[in-house]
Amino acid sequence: MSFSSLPIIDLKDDESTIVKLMLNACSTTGFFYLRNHGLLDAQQRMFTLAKEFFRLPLNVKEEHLITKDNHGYVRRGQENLTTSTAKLIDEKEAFNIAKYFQSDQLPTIFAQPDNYQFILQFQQDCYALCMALLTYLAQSFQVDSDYFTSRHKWEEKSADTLRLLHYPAVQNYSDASIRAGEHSDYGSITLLFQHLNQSGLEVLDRSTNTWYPVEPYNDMLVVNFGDAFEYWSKGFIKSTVHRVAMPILDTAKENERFSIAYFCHPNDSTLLTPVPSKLILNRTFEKDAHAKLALDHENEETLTAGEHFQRRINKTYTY
Ligand SMILES: O=C(O)CCC(=O)C(=O)O
Ligand SMILES: [Fe+2]
Repeated sequence: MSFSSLPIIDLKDDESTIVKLMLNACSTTGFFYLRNHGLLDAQQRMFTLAKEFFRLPLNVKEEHLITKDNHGYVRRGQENLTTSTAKLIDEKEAFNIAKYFQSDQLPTIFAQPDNYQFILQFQQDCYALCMALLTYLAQSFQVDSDYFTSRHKWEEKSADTLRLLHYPAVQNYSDASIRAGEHSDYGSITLLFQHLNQSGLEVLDRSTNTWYPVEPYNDMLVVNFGDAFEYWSKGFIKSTVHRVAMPILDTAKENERFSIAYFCHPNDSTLLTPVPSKLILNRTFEKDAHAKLALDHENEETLTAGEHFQRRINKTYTY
């Protein structure tokens, strides 16, 4: 398992293989490719809808600006992800769809009945896929198979977000430009759908401080673990730092980028206390520089997933 060739997990493999590979992936790279996930057609339709939306004039997109509940349109410069001291502006725009969205909180093209139904279904399918992965992961950790899913109940509040992202085409940029600043995700797992031929995503090997590309493939999505798992596993699972770099400029090539992320989060009230797994029983959490920056807080009290999420977004958003 290495950052230069990320693990591939095939959902058509047998259970024991998946369980073994998950354990390996989560404790080494924190990122893996997922094959046979069942969302290929839906992913295409979601990209088509996202493109239609982002082509609209800014004033139309701004009709549903992001609100404190993390739902709505994020215009350029509103969310800057870098956790390092250099404050870079993310050259991107996004539309976040919160867990219990209503059609009147959506732009007209998303609110049309068939598109609305489709988005609801896509959100449900992403959630269901995350629950399947969390069930395998519980087996990898040798805890009750519903240990993680019982902390991700659909009917309980959480920060789950379906997010459409657009990185506009660029003709030139400076050293200080970035598409998405380096960060780790805040929740439990993230599904990332990359558009074919639109590179830029990179992962950081924290032990050597080296960045590696995560190329898009048409038949695989990308899965990564977030901060909740780094807490839950006392650092055994890596909430891997990633970013989206600026494209290599080539006048013959289009360089805009679209991506779609489903951020799965534990229910807001879930405590980020270690999993009762013998794999981590005797482990002490030795935080590296990123973990200190992202996970440490003023007092020793255990955070809930909801508190951690709020603390993280308070640092990256300007409303
Ligand atoms: O657009 C991408 O590929 C990654 C986006 C991302 O990492 C994020 O929004 O958390
Ligand atoms: Fe991310």
